[in-house]
Amino acid sequence: MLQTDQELFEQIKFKENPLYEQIIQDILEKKYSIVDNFFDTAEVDILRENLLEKYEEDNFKKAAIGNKTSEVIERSIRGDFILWINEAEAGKAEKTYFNKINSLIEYLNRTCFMGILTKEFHYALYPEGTFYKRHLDTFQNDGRRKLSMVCYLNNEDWKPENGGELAIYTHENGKEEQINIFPFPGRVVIFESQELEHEVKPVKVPRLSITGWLKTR
Ligand SMILES: O=C(O)CCC(=O)C(=O)O
Ligand SMILES: [Fe+2]
Repeated sequence: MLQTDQELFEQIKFKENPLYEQIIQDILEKKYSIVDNFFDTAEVDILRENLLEKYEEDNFKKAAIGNKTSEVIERSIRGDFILWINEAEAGKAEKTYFNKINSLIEYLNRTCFMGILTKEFHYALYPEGTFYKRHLDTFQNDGRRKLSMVCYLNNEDWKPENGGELAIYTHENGKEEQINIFPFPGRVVIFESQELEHEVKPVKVPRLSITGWLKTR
């Protein structure tokens, strides 16, 4: 088959990435992957400052359930406040964030033909006492959501007694298993949006994150 110079160049440029390979292997094996230090402390600090600044400016909204045309705010289901991030208007910290996400998407599309064409991300803040009850992300009526991705922006001294675990429910030989994941700073959790039910356990101190979805067309 004839290849254009561009295609040949793309092939030469391509390098196997052990971290991304690990993510792919995890998702194939168990439908989720936990990556510590996906973002370093400096990146987390600046994203957290951004989040808090926007939160204090009152830009966040109570998160709703349902899709964009039929949203209901239901505090008994979820109590977080969110702010959607527009990539076109991303500041310096958010640009660094999207560069990393885009590089992962490119890798997934190239090596697994995942067909990720769009994405959506929002900041989230769970005030003390809030939670997000067990759900599937397709609850949002969006079948295009392929992978859910949560990145935690809490302080370095986030303690287990702060609560706020992400509980993921998996099935092993027909038996349900609950995996509890602490929202440690810089940690990223990626999971199959259509497959895994999950919940955010009640938090005892404000819990900060960026949550997003990688979507097919
Ligand atoms: O913050 C988390 O750990 C998960 C959030 C979540 O499930 C969602 O926003 O749909
Ligand atoms: Fe979710």
